Amino acid sequence: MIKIEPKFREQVWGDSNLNKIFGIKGNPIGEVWLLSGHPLYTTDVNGKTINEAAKELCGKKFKRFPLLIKLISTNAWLSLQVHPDDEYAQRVEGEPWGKSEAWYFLKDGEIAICEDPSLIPQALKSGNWEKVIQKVKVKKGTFVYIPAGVVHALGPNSTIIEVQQSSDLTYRIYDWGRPRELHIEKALQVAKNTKYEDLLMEKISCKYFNMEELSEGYVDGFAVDVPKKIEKNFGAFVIPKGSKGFVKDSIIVTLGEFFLNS
Ligand SMILES: O=P(O)(O)OC[C@H]1O[C@@H](O)[C@@H](O)[C@@H](O)[C@@H]1O
Repeated sequence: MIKIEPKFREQVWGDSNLNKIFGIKGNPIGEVWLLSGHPLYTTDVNGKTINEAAKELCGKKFKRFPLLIKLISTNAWLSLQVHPDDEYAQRVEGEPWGKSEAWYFLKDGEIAICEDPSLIPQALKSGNWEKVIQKVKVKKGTFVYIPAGVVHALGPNSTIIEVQQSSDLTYRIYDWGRPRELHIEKALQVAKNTKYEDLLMEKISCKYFNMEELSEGYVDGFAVDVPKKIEKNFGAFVIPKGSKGFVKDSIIVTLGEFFLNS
């Protein structure tokens, strides 16, 4: 197994506990980018970027490695937001992919989901979001799937492992009074109806990636191992193709058919 060197991103909603764990000074860290080929933060494996190393690690060459894996820890609500799908991201943003994502909760946390985005324009006028979003407590050990188009917010005191398509396209709808930029027009173009019960899962298997819990066992061939215990040397590990890795108390992430077939 090969360790990936993580990168750190400060966020207004970040959790200063992460600064203590990782020994990072300054504003609270919200996101630890564990594996990324995205130009914003690119992580290294064996002295090469994941983009350069992809062919030997997983047997496929990509201009940008398609999975982005983060550790996220919050002390406030993230924006109510939505991400575009592949078609919109390519046509409007000139990006290779949209952003479908999934979360694994390392401790009890909270999410907010908007099941019916047609109610959003009224809430933007009135400022009354109570009827528009559904706040849901999420138990430790739950997976939540957020496909492109689902209007969502991650809640305070949540610590999650996030797996997503490699994209940073987030359209903010409402930011709880913070002065950050909003992207209402694009958000309303991509938002879709959903039912929050359909998003809570025991593991994730979508066309972009697979994500499951493994308490102990061997993994054969290309996979990313993200340990569930956060400590000073926390990071993700790559199990290269053709090799076998022993894994303990981890989340295992693999590429989905969409990227294997492309
Ligand atoms: O717009 P803010 O609140 O900073 O949230 C942005 C963050 O949202 C989360 O739901 C995830 O999609 C993260 O990958 C993203 O960076």
